[in-house]
Amino acid sequence: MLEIKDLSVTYQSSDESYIALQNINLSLPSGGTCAIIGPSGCGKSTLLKVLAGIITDYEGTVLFDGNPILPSKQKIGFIPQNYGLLPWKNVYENICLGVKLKNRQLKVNKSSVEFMMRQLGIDGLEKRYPGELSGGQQQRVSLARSFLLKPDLLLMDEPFSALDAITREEIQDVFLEVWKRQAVSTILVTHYVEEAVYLGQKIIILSSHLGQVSKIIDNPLFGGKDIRKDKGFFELSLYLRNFIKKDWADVGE
Ligand SMILES: Nc1ncnc2c1ncn2[C@@H]1O[C@H](COP(=O)(O)OP(=O)(O)OP(=O)(O)O)[C@@H](O)[C@H]1O
Repeated sequence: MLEIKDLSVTYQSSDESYIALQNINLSLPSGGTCAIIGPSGCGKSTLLKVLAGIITDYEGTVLFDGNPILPSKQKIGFIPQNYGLLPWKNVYENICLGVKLKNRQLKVNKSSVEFMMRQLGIDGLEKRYPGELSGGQQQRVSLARSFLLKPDLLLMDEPFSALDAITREEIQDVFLEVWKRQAVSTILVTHYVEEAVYLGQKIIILSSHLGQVSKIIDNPLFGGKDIRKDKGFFELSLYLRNFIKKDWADVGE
């Protein structure tokens, strides 16, 4: 269980301070997914950086299974917007990188890598370099690297936003298939309402006002079969879009 209590982050510069997150309270059961939607600059990346252990100077508590969140204690997978692949390493080496960074002594099991590559549909590409892959293929490599690590917590910062609509839907399906097998606690930031409804067991809408939570929804459609074709999918997406339009426009009134 991930528990965030009264989390506030203030950035300090020489002559001013800026509150990026204020009194955020969230809880996510282990093995769940949570999609976060928020306007630009509302603090989404700041929240992921706290969870990844990159920002440690914050107020409040962040506990994972009752312990303070620390990259040295938990395995945290992080997929940044640009996939985070090293251009000078081939696909196979990039996939092994997460495990290697966590434990330099550990020998990566070749058959596990091959299994993961098959699951993600990138078998046969092991010798290629990131520059020789499509965006969708790079995203699959990045997912393979994170899932191979078997993380306690997977963080994804707008992971599919650079992909065209069809590829994005394909990769969302691939993600869900692998996720179902591992049931990794996952938090993803997205700008797409439909992506949040498709991938988020919980959907969190952040306000543009001082990095606060505007709404938390337990998504009744999550995990259903073919939910994109469901009337409820369309209705929930429309409801969220209308809520966001009003909520984000209300700031400053
Ligand atoms: N190092 C920093 N020093 C000062 N202010 C910062 C720093 N990093 C971020 N901020 C400010 O904190 C706020 C939240 O930033 P953050 O990157 O978390 O937003 P975001 O919701 O991820 O935005 P986007 O959707 O545009 O990526 C922004 O107003 C940003 O300008």
